[in-house]
Amino acid sequence: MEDSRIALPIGTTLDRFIKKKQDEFQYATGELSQLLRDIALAGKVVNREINKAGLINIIGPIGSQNIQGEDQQKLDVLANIRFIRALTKGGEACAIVSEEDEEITDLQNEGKYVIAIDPLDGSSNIDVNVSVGTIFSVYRRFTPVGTPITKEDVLQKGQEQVAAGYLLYGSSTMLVYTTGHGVNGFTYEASLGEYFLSHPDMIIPEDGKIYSINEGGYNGFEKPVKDYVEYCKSNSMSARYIGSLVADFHRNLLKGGIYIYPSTEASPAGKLRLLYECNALAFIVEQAGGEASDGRRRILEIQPEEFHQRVPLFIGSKKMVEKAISFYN
Ligand SMILES: O=P(O)(O)OC[C@H]1O[C@](O)(COP(=O)(O)O)[C@@H](O)[C@@H]1O
Ligand SMILES: [Mg+2]
Ligand SMILES: [Mg+2]
Repeated sequence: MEDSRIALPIGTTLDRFIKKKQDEFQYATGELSQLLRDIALAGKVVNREINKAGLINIIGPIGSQNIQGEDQQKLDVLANIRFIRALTKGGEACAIVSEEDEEITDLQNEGKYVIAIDPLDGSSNIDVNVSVGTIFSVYRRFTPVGTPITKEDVLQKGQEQVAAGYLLYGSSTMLVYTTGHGVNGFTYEASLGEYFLSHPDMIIPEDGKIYSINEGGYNGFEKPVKDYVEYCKSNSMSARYIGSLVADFHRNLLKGGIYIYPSTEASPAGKLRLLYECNALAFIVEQAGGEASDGRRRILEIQPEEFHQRVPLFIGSKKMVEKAISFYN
């Protein structure tokens, strides 16, 4: 498949951009394009709800826990409902694995795409008006369309993704995604109800001066991670930690930097989930020229075993990730 990457001007609407990119690929059927539109639409609805969360009583816990044993926030559940509804109505997705649902949602339709989604990332920041996000990965199903979804359809290596992206609900709302032909960012203009191309062909700086890790867990870090944190300090780097993966990742994508959620005593496998957090951001960062590792393996080559499997994450500027994981040698 030829990759032409014709640059479209800033201000191009998402719809026009998707259409244009689809036309560039002879074999494109439009289904993936429609799926991206469905996700963008659900993002608009969730964005509107986040903006008035404090007024419509959707902040705070809902009183139940998800499969990870985390207290579900009302917005976790609401965002989950919104994305599942948009994907169900759209008909391009055949199955969804979500952070908020223990099992796969098999949509039993003719769709050919499997979605892994973190409907609301940065839940601990919802109530305090700090940026949060949504993270998604798209795979083609293995098994024939119309047959029951299998675990294998969902437990695919990150390198099999056909698309991945995130929504960032921050000082402005953005959609950033890749289909394996570069990374593009769109800013949402709520008064027009449209996403506009604002960050074409995003490239992460090869090196940076920002390290992002929750140092509160320092005592439980492995020695290589402690050594890297000391290395950052002795090289007068800046510490930045928002506590919303999408927001910390996005900053580093623009400015250069590294985000680390290591293995800790509390969570020996780390905290972040391979299927709907790490794989998507690893695909994006590699498409933007960066790197993503669990300290020893390339994230995109890890074979998932479980839907909600956790892995340590080292992600960001190429030179910084290489330096960080070199402490494991
Ligand atoms: O509070 P900690 O342990 O530093 O964890 C913060 C990390 O956990 C997360 O909130 C996990 O994601 P969810 O909010 O989707 O569960 C990340 O966004 C964030 O980077
Ligand atoms: Mg998350
Ligand atoms: Mg979440």
